[in-house]
Amino acid sequence: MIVVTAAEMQAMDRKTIDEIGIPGRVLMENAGRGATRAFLEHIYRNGARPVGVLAGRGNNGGDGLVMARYLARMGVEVRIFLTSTRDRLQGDAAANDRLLSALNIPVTEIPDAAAFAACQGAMRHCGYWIDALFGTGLNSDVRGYLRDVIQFVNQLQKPLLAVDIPSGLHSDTGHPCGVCIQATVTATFGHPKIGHLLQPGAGFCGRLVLIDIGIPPLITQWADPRQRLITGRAVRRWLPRRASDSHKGHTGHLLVVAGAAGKTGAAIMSAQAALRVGAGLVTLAAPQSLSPILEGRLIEAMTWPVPDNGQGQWPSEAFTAIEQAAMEKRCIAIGPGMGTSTAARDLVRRVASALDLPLVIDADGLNNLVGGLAVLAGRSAPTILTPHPGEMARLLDQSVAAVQHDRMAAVRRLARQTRSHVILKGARSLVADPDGKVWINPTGNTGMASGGMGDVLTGAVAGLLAQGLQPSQAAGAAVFLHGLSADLLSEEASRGYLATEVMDALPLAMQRIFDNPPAPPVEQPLL
Ligand SMILES: NC(=O)C1=CN([C@@H]2O[C@H](COP(=O)(O)OP(=O)(O)OC[C@H]3O[C@@H](n4cnc5c(N)ncnc54)[C@H](O)[C@@H]3O)[C@@H](O)[C@H]2O)[C@H](O)CC1
Ligand SMILES: [K+]
Repeated sequence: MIVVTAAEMQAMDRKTIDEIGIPGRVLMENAGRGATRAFLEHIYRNGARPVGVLAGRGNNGGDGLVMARYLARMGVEVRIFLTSTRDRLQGDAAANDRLLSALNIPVTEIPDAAAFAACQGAMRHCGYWIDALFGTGLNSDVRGYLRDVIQFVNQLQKPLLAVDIPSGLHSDTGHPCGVCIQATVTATFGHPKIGHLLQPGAGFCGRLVLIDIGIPPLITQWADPRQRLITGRAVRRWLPRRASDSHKGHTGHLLVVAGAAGKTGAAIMSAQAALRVGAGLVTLAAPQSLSPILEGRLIEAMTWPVPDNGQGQWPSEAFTAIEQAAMEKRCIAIGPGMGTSTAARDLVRRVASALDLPLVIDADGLNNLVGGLAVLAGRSAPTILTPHPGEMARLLDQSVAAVQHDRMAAVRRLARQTRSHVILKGARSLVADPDGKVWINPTGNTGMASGGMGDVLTGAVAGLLAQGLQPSQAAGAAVFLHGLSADLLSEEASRGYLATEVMDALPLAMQRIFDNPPAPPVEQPLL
């Protein structure tokens, strides 16, 4: 599913109006009518109280004026509160205001704090709200009395439909610009925006409904938006089909290079998760003195002991052993639980620069690349990096807060800088390809914030890569399955489930995808 930035949406708007010839007035009428339908279906219950319409001075406000006209025509009592004087309205919004005048539908101007204060009684009397204050035109933090207006409407705690996007929410990052409307339902136009799908934006939107306002598909193709939402149907297309005569030799042999004393669990989970998503064979290479532990826990996966100093740490000359272990393998995963010793760091960098196999690098593998990302730029085989925000911050030499404030920018930057595919983990994980296209993952929940989840994801990514999926599909399908597996578990208990349980539920998540893929968090009513 296509996801857009505010600029991409506005460009499509302009092109539709200027080159296709669908007037902006028609787009606004379609937007207002579609949003009215969503309001009547999901918000409005009865005429006991009037409907408040909070309208700004731009086209978002114009959409709200169209809605007010439709509702009034149906006999619904509306109270329009315009945060501007009517004479300052322009274009399509002004045209719709003139229609309201012609129809004797009153508009209350609240262009300043005093006028707003004088209306608070009338605003309190409204039983439902339509938020048409700001849409994709919001371009800075909300300040002054408009901030108070948003907080006032929020504290009324009435059912509210946000027009296009909750006012105050940044369309491209999903963060509030100082303050943000809390919506029960959001009716958005054309395509979902990034801010609807990233956190905390998704939380401010409530139920997200997509309204078709008539933007032609050829305009969307022309705009070539750089974001997608990963959907269950897409993952179903990406997942490998099993030929009736397939055998483990067909489905790829993965080499996992992982583990060190005290962190054998990470190695075990990565290896087993790969098998859980269908990899044919998995070999785990780890320091030899860990073998009794690993072989005690691993049955289906094979081990490749690397002679060490008896302390369970990577030896300095481990590369030769790994080079041998990598023969006849389809791909390599390196990093989980391997530690950040000099030997481990050197090994990660040698593997990245010298082994021309698809490579998944996670956890300590990433930490061992801090300050040494240049080794990746020269690789010809695909590379998938799977940082959480802390690892991303170290790799980009940024603060975690900076990474989290604009996750799209961070994941794109690392992907472009290293010519790699990058998964930035966290609520609504992101997958970027080297050209800057980004997929947003909608699955997963807060119960995943516990040890080992990343190791399971690494195994899932590598296990799908070993089966021949393209890197972006292996990464996208793995994050979707990983989150879906956790969502299936959270139906029983919202927290306290273990990474190994998520790992063991991966086949169920795959089966769910094949049988009945979960619907995306964006409802698409017909016209
Ligand atoms: N294809 C579509 O998506 C269509 C969208 N429509 C609607 O148009 C808005 C975007 O309208 P726009 O006029 O560009 O801006 P807004 O109405 O979102 O903003 C109003 C106004 O506010 C000013 N402003 C911006 N930031 C601030 C701030 N921090 N404080 C105060 N004022 C601010 C800015 O100057 C804007 O002019 C889109 O969301 C849809 O709802 C069309 O109606 C139909 C097609
Ligand atoms: K809005």
